Amino acid sequence: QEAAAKPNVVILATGGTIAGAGASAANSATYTAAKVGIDQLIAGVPELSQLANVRGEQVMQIASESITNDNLLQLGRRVAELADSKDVDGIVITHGTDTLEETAYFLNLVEKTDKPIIVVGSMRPGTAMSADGMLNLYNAVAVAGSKEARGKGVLVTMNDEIQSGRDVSKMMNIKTEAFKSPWGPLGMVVEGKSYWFRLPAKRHTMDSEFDIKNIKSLPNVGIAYSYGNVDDTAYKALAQNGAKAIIHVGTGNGSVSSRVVPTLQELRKDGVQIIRSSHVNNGGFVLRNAEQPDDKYDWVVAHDLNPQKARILAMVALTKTQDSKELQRMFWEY
Ligand SMILES: NC(=O)CC[C@H](N)C(=O)O
Repeated sequence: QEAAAKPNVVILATGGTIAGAGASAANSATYTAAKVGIDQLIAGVPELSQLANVRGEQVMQIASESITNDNLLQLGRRVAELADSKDVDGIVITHGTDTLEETAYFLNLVEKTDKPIIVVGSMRPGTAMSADGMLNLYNAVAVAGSKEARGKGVLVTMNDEIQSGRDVSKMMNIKTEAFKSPWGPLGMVVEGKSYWFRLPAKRHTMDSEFDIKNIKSLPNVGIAYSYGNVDDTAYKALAQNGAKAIIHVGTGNGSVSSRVVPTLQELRKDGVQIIRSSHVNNGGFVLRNAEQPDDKYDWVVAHDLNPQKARILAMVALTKTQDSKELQRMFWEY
């Protein structure tokens, strides 16, 4: 009787440190990612069976810095199939932390479901002392199986916090307290119970105009970093390589060096979308026509999206429109 009441949660494994293994328990930072299979991961946390009927699928086994657009589409399609299945209540994706925020945001944009989708990783491999993967996975399954998590968009459970997949970013690469959102976590998950404090305000999942089922491929969008003494080499190279949009990783308010502005104006005339973002450390906040006349140049601003998230939205948006005003609307709404 009790078993029937438990939610059905599928864990899709993609690799990362949560599936990593090191030579000794002292190796918290030196290890190989993407080693341990999903069945072994699940077997390592027997308490999962108290939360849900859990089954796993190995979708890929890679370190997340090597994830491609094709990998994203493959994962997104599998998530959509499972979300459509009546006997699935929630989905967990185990993932390397380096690009976890990109995958979480991508799924948040394209999955047409209100079922919980939780992306989770770890900062230490399971072989290390004080490994964080077991608890993060336990918390992910708890949230994925909960009714309260429905309709809240794709979520990330790391370090006891429930973060919005849209906002969250890896801010630190060695502490278990690695993932932060400039706007704060949505809630906490403690001993398998979730506590909610706020809701995402941006469009996502059910309320999104994007649908993985209609996306055949993702366009080439490149990212170019700005700094003192920067020149236009990277921007030109990205355009020559066929970029449909370039995310400008600006200083401060997405500012653009006077040595780069003429090139970006030219690239825009050639049809490349120019999207201004910022590399300030605690979260950028780029405003239109501040620093640069975006209306005049027909550029777009990424607003609070960091450059890697701006690339994700630009790719998804460009599957629907080539119009810069539409693109800007999407950057305000998502
Ligand atoms: N903590 C991690 O998961 C990092 C491991 C690896 N670089 C990855 O992103 O998959």
